[in-house]
Amino acid sequence: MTTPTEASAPRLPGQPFFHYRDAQLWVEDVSVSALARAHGTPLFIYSQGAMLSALDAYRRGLAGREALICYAVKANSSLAVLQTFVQAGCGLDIVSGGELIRAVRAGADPRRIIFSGVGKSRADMRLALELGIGCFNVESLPELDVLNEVTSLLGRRAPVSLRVNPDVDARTHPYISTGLKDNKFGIAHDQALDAYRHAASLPGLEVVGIDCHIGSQITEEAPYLDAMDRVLDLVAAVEADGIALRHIDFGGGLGIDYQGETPPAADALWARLLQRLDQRGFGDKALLIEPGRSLVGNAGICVTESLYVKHGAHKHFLIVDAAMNDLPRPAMYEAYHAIVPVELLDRPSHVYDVVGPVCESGDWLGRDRRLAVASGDLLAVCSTGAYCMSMASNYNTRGRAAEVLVAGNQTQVIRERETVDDQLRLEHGLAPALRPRT
Ligand SMILES: Cc1ncc(COP(=O)(O)O)c(C=O)c1O
Ligand SMILES: N[C@@H](CCCC[NH3+])C(=O)O
Repeated sequence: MTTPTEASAPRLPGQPFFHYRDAQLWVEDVSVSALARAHGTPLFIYSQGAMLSALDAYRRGLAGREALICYAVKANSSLAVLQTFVQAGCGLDIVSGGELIRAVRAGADPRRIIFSGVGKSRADMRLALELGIGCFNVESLPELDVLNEVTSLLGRRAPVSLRVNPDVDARTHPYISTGLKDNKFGIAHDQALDAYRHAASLPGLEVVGIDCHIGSQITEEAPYLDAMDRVLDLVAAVEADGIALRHIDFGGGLGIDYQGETPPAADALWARLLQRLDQRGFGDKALLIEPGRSLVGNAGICVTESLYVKHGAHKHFLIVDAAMNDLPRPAMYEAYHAIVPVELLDRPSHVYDVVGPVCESGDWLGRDRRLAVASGDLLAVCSTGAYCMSMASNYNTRGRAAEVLVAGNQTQVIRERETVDDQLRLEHGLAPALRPRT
């Protein structure tokens, strides 16, 4: 059997951290098949180098400014991933009490954590206040009142920023667009000034900033510039009303290359946005941003073994051991992830629907993919560092995958494979009184 060379290698997002060497896929200086043999599949493998390189692009773009990059925990919440960003100097953006506890366990300074989200509970607010959180991004008038109540019970003041909804089309998938007036997020642009007046009148709140986040997987510069203009209009109006704003938070949302998309690089985007900020006279404001996907999305792959090659009457199916519970994005958003062989082998190629073992027709990972594979071969599902493991479930009582982090030639298991016992740990069998009589 001949072995094709890199010349015939498929397109691979995440280069140069993921690359072919001698017709084998490598993550930094570690062979993917060696990791899969050691830890089994499905297996998420992350490149720490890719994460830090993505972070550097933001740092270059924001150099010389008072700016805090708050990594959006929801994109990939693994402790070791959070620690990577925290130890590199980032703050964190969280949306729940659970994420707050994770963030603190990862060693984040609570003052560098911002709390976003439309539905913060009183308990989550209390915990965040007790820990001394940096800022609450408040998303509605009733939330302002509840936060004020919670602060008065604790005898503290809460630093708040209002998340405004600028009604800008991020031109992304409708499920991940958040800045349109029909979306549940943020305070409508034309209600924002009144909301600021109300916030400033509440004794338990200290107004410190303004926030917006218009959506995710944004691949153009224009929606950011539009949102910035709309937010700066509000900053001017709020400050003219006598309410000072120390910072502007521009959210996250920058897209990545899944299928040949060409989003602006973070440094180029920020050079443009800062230019606009300066032109409009707000260059002295402190900045916060909340990137998630663009820091981790192309820093991860999910390695899966092909179980069966099934030649159906009308279609070829490749049944693999990863599924929608591990990789929910195709089922949820019809999202595309490149799927590539871990070893470039000379096999007959077919056009396959790549599907998982879960009992749902929606359990597909890729459609109409030409692949040269046989059962037992390993495949890598690319661009799976963001919104995959953090959205994984136990559907069909499937344990969540293991995760490995690679840095150069060093590797570490950062999450063990979940067992059935792990899943059953919180369940209780039927008590005698509830057992049906036969
Ligand atoms: C409030 C908020 N901040 C930040 C993010 C991170 O977005 P992304 O991963 O697209 O950068 C999200 C998710 O879209 C979000 O809802
Ligand atoms: N889960 C979405 C992104 C949601 C962003 C959260 N506001 C995705 O996988 O693309």
